[in-house]
Amino acid sequence: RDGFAVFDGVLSREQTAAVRETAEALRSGGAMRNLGQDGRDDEVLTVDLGMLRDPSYSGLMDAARVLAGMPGMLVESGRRDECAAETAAQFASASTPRLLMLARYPPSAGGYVPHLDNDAADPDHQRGPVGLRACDRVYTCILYLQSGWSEADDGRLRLHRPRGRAERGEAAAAAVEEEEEEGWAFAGRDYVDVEPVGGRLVVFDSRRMLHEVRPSFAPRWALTAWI
Ligand SMILES: O=C(O)CCC(=O)C(=O)O
Ligand SMILES: [Fe+2]
Repeated sequence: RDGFAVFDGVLSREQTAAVRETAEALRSGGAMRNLGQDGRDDEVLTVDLGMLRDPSYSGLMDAARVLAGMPGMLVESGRRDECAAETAAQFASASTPRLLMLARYPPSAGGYVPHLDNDAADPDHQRGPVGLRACDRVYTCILYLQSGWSEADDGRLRLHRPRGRAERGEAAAAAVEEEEEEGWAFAGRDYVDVEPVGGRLVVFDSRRMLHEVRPSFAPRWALTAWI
């Protein structure tokens, strides 16, 4: 309903540390690059699921398994939980990822300006192979790989309230009112900050959820799938 969900302890501390060690080794081997895109400071590595057989990538397996299992998890949830038919249909439209993105934000206040991951206004929206284009993204799934997190590290993921009352129109106004009364995530606020704690998985609507990475003062690792 809010356009996002947070799941904690998806990987244990030990699993998270092991995945991050593999990620650090890949970086030390020179595998990560800054893309030179304005507004983002991360270094990234695109990981094809087939590459996980390679011993230098196989340590990412636990994290990759969680992300690859997300479409099935959403379909299951659409079936089991009480959600609107429209939501269940959107859950079912998510596809199995073929690629994952490993990202590291530098501790020198590295961040990413507010953006949508599937933005119809982006000139590159429909570029690339079918299934891997920005316009194919339904949900963004991000698994954080830090060993814990502290206030001073910051690097929070800031999720902006999807659409205001005005844009949602009269028909949705009642729903917004109910939302505000029940104290859901965005009630009365314009954004929610999610701390990038290791082992935490965040899932959000790639088309609706404007988001940003606040400046990070510790190395900030994540593995992302667009499904
Ligand atoms: O790592 C995050 O919390 C978000 C990164 C992001 O927005 C992106 O890579 O598109
Ligand atoms: Fe993003």
